[in-house]
Amino acid sequence: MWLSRKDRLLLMSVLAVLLLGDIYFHLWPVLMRRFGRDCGCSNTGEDPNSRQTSKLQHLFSHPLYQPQDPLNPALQDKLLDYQETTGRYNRLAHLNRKEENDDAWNSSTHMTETTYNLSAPWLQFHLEISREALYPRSSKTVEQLIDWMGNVPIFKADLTSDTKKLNGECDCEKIVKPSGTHLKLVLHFQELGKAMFKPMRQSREEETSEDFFYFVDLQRHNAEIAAFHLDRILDFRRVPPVAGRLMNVTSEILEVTPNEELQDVFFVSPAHNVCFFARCPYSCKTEYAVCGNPHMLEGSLSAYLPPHFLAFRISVQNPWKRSYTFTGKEEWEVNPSYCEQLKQTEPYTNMKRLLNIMDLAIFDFLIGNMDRHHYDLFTKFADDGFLLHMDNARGFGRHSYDELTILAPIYQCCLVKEDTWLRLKLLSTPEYRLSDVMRESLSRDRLQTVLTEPHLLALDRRLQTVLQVVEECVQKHGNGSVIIKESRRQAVPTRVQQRAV
Ligand SMILES: Nc1ncnc2c1ncn2[C@@H]1O[C@H](COP(=O)(O)OP(=O)(O)OP(=O)(O)O)[C@@H](O)[C@H]1O
Ligand SMILES: [Mn+2]
Repeated sequence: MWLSRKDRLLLMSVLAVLLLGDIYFHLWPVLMRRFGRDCGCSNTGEDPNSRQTSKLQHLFSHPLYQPQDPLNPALQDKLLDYQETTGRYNRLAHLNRKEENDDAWNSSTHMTETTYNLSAPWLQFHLEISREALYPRSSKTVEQLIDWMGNVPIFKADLTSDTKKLNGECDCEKIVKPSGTHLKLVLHFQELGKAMFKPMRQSREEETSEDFFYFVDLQRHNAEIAAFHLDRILDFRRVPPVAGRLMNVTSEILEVTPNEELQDVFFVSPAHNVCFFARCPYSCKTEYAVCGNPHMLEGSLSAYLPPHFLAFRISVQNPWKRSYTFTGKEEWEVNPSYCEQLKQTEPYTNMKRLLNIMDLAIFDFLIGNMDRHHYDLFTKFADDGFLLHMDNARGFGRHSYDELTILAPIYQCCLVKEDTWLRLKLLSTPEYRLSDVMRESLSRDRLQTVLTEPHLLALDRRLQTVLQVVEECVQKHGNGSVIIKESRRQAVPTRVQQRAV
């Protein structure tokens, strides 16, 4: 049966409309998505769809997070000298290879050679550290380093130097204070890189008991991971990159440690799981051990900072540290003019240092960390540098409770950096909501659900409290003397001096 010319035309038109519809509704969105992803271009906020898909990219392309001027003197002032660093690492790799060859000769065991290459992510990370922060805003290294640590073969596992010191094996008096009461290990990768490993001790859903003192609280691997992401979102960039990883404790720790002391703390539980515990002055019994299932166990890997022989760090007591006793009180808890006195005491006469302490207090309040007894800094930069926000494993213990006294530096001194203040306000808006950008940032980690929803939502609630506390300060003292534009080597005026102006 032949169609009339008119029917043929009608049929063609219907087919053309169907084809166009298919292109428009199916093919076009696929192409848009494909090109949007492949071009690597950042969201500038023009495409509302991509804005919905990545709030984090949207945040990082906000003017407050714009790529910095590479000529900025703080960025140019690097922690390490390229020639000296690569020279020292070359010699170290050479020495390690020699040792490995000797071992292999003596024991005829198979050893992999220490390799060393200039593009290794851990080395790039070290070389990018500047007076401004641990990594530049636009750095690609951090993502690469996290990816690498989550995957790279583990060449050797060992106790950390502070744990060895406790056991009298290492003379590290000037380098680390005695600690090591927790299960933590140093993992060595083939390319000379190192990470500090903290195993999972507590399930994500478990909240720390109200009766626990902060100093006997467990360390949480997910808190280490989440704290790194939060620090980057706040644009502090003072936490060394941390990756989550599912580890095989048998093949990736027990079988690659030459340390007999570490081998000795491994055992197989009645449920046939491989477990290990920490040798330390207290809590070293097997009931405090961590166990694989039967071999696999989650943990956090924190990239090591450059060694002390390349960049010396000092550990400074936190002026708002807590008393590590059941009943003791520190001066900041009883003296209402504590901050005014501190402002006249070195090194807090320098505004930059004091403002850095304010940032640290905000960070600790958001994560709920009461265990900030010390902070570290690179001696090369001293007061012009930043404070390192290391050891965050006691954060994220309780989502249903906010410890207001962690904000004591803020409500006692009534100071905050202008940049920090602007970012906090931005993160409190629905468009850039802190819990949303955190959820997205954490979804990039290898481990799933690093933080449960109640912990993410607690961040939004705590952020509101920080804003409220600062606003109360502004009402009391005025905007100009609370929200401070940062500059180098600025003296801190006391409130009396301010009133005299
Ligand atoms: N990423 C890192 N790079 C270099 N050194 C690190 C790193 N992380 C931790 N350290 C060093 O190891 C020490 C102990 O680490 P951490 O504080 O995380 O463990 P801890 O068991 O909680 O110790 P403490 O009881 O002293 O708080 C730190 O004081 C720091 O000097
Ligand atoms: Mn600690």
